[in-house]
Amino acid sequence: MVELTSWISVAVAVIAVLVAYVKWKQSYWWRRGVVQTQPRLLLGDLWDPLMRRRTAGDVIHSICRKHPKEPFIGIYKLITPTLVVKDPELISEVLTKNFSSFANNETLWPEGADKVLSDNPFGATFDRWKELRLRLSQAFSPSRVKIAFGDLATSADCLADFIAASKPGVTHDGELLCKRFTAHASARVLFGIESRSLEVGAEPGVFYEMGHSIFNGTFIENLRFISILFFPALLKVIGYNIVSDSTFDFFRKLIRDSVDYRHKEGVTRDDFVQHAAKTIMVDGKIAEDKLTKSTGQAINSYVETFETSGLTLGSVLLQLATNPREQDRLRTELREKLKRGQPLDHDTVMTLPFLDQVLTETMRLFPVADTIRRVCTKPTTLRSADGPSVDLDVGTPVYIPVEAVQKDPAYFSHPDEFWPDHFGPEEVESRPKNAYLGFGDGPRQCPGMKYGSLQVKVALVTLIQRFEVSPGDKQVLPLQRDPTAPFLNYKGGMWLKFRPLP
Ligand code: HEM
Repeated sequence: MVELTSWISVAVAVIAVLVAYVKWKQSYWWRRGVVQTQPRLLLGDLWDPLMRRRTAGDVIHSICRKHPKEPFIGIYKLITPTLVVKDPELISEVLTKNFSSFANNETLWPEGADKVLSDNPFGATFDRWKELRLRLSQAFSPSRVKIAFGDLATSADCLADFIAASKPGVTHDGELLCKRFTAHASARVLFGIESRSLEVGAEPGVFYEMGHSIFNGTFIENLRFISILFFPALLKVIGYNIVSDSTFDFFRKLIRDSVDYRHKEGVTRDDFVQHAAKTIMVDGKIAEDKLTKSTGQAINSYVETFETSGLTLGSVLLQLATNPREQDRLRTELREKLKRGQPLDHDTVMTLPFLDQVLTETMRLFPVADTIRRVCTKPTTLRSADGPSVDLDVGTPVYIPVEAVQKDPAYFSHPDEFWPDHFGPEEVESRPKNAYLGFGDGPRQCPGMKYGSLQVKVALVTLIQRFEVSPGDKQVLPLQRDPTAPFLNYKGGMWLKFRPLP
């Protein structure tokens, strides 16, 4: 009996010490004079996003609303102190002006950790990032994007024909439909291949399946991906291979066959395969190690053009479906500015003002990345103009609360509504530049911004001229973000109906 009592006393003492330690860790910001949350013991502030009950953007938005006047707020990922920076001037400091002190994203895929993600600039540390970023920026340079226009316009026509051939009044799964389009467009633009993704009456096809499987795995795979985003250290413990061997082998064979064919037939075309051919052909033969590297890069490009652009297109269509007045305004702009029967061209599509407002407003209300997660890479001080300052140590995660800033009534007249006039000239001039971060900002700003926007805009111009779009019967309204999706998606999915216009 005495022994049991002493064991209980020891256990109580150990628990008391652990609780005291956790409390001390979770008072880090308070001890530095920074306004902080009241985190849950041990679980901190981001437990719900990790459990996929709420999105990180939503949780951080609630925290920011409680502290409207603070330029930054201390929060805790479990017990790790993390700084949320919400003052646009300081956001500019983190993303652009003092980039060298915040050069890395929080989630790093060290070289070799994953045969695909390790070659994506997103997860690379500074030196490798520079090299990978340059390569990707060249592949998606403004001139390459212009060349891609013809392929994108053809794919958009195929999408419209695919919808026109469906049963009248049928409800489409918007995510599937838009990703069928981006699979079709990416196969043409990146590999010069005519895929079957938009073939009427056929399954979405292998290109779609390959792209979709990457970020839409089983519950456990998605949980693993989200866990690593929040707790990158887990990568070392649980490992991660974003694509299965069969997906990797599919793309590897595709590149091998295409390069082989072009080499033998003397075919040239300014696309990814041509670019790959230059690096993997050594003395007239394919070098296997270089082919593996090229395959990783090809998959990265494919994923980015397929996933993010597909979801963004679905998201804009859903906003237009639920806001018929704005849909009519867009159609009026298209009728006024585009000459009937004349083929589209790159410059016209990219300079339609209301189309741009509609895309930007959708990405304000439902950003693909609701939080940008950098990490402090050099000891530095963040100083707000007439408020507090904070010294940051290397390794401290620094979060930019994209959703909270983009829904701040101080910068947007109708923060929770779809209101494209937020991006009309008057409102744009009256707010700081960094109050909108749909593609991020600074040296790590999205390198596919031009390509992604063009891809979405070409499809919108084509569809809105030919169809009236409305929400499908299954659509969950009001629209809410789905916390279980690795990127952007809506609770219950995206459901769309199209009525052909005369
Ligand atoms: C409409 C479609 C797209 C959206 C909404 C989008 C959005 C974003 C956002 C918000 C970021 C974070 C930027 C930051 O941290 O400051 C990002 C980064 C990135 N995006 Fe995109 N993106 C899109 C399309 C693309 C495409 C087509 C590519 C292909 C080139 C691409 C490649 C990347 C890469 C590699 C990064 C990481 C950049 C770095 O860390 O240096 N994205 N994107």
